Amino acid sequence: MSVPAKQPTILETIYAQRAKDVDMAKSTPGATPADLAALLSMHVAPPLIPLVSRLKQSPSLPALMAEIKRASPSKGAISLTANPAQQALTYALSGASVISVLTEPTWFKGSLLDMRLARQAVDALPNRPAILRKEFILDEYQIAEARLHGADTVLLIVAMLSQARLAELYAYSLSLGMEPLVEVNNASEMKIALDLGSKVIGVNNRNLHDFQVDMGTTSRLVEMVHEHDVILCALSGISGPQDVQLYREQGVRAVLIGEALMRAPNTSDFIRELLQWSEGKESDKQRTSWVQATGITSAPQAVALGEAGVDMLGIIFDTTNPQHTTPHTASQISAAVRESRFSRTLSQEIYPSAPTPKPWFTAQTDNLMSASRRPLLVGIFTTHTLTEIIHIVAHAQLDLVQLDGPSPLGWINHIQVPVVRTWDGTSGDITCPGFHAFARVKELQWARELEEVPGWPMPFIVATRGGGDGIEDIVQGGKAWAIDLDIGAGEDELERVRTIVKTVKNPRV
Ligand SMILES: O=C(O)c1ccccc1NCC(=O)[C@H](O)[C@H](O)COP(=O)(O)O
Repeated sequence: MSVPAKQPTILETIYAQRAKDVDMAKSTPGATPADLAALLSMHVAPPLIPLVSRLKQSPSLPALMAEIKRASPSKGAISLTANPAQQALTYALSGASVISVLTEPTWFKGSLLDMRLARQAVDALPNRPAILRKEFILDEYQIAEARLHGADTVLLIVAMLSQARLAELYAYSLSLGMEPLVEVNNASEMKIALDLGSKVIGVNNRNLHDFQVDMGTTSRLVEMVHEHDVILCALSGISGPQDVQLYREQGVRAVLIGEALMRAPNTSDFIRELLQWSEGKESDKQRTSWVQATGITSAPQAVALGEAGVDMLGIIFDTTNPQHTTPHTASQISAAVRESRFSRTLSQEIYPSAPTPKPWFTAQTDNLMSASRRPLLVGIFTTHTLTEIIHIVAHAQLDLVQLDGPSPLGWINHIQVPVVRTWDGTSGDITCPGFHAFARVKELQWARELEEVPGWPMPFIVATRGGGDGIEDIVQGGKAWAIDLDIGAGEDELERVRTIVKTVKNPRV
């Protein structure tokens, strides 16, 4: 008696079709694997932006990954005639950090052209969203295609790949400069993603074998990433502000939304509602509560300052400065700080208020201040080249870069971490959004004079002179969100820093 064959699930069916599609594409003249390799080696692919830092620079928490989705196997047609360029631009201008474009043609009615048009529509925007190729990726060929057509990242679905294949595709994507979004649906898949070293993990609330959507899927896996430097994203089924709010409270850092956005009668209004943008409160506009200690030269000193309550540790790389540090020592400092970093539990304290439609610098500042692990490491550069900076950031695993010397505005697009720019009071417009995430001034006076946009004081890091004179003045001035102290080598330095931390964090009102 013959046993009836098991019906393939939708994921298996899509996989089989995509495998055939890829084979066909590979034999297309001009688009063979060798052709794509040649194009990649010519560096004709458009410039990338790094997914991790783009998500960290989101103006909202959680960051929005907005999807272009014409149709789906579970819902059929959603918005067949959508214009991907228009949709992408709307998403970008409404604050999306990532634009996910479904490129699968049979069930989702997407294409690489859709993704290319989405990229082109946002390409010239300052701090444009990252472009995600949302696909059923089973071959390096699709990743090469994605890169050449303007993606910054690709989706890798754990449920669809053997562990060995997943590792190969992950490595290949990294080799093209793209940190993938790795999708999981349960604890064992989450373990695989974590073991892989994935930095951006999406939990799909939709089971891709049977279409069931369970919004608790993400919530149940949040705990597993707590000890990892991972951006956790919730994918699928998100339809309103209550879903976003719940994930925000649970510490989810990004939400990927497709159908609800594609069906919204007014996309930008719906995004405002989803993310609970509201009017800025007075309390959002004035603060001084972070302390940066600059001139760190050893690991024990860094750890002690972290324990004293310092939020950012400045490491100087300019060799003409007596307080400078070599990249080698910086990586030792970095290892010690990462080991000792205190991790806050996720609570209202870290996610203090619903995000509001804040202007660029205020939003960057608020996001940084929600970092759950501190102190953060700031590499300070004056004369280094862009290549040297990128190399040192990677080697020493720095969290921020501070540019003290003159540097082209476009560097922010190539440096993988948020950039602080020091302003000398004259050069360029320090309040121009998109070219740096944070502004640092040496004179409180300059900070006092500038607003980011009318009604919003520009948030500055203000450097103090030598012994830290004027701190009370800076704190009371309310325009600085952080003060930057020079650290000396004296024995009583730690005590001095403790006192300053106390003054800054508990100002007299
Ligand atoms: O959406 C589907 O029906 C689907 C079925 C089988 C495999 C994948 C599927 N969707 C891909 C996605 O993961 C979603 O497009 C994405 O997470 C957005 O979901 P939603 O906000 O629910 O549209």
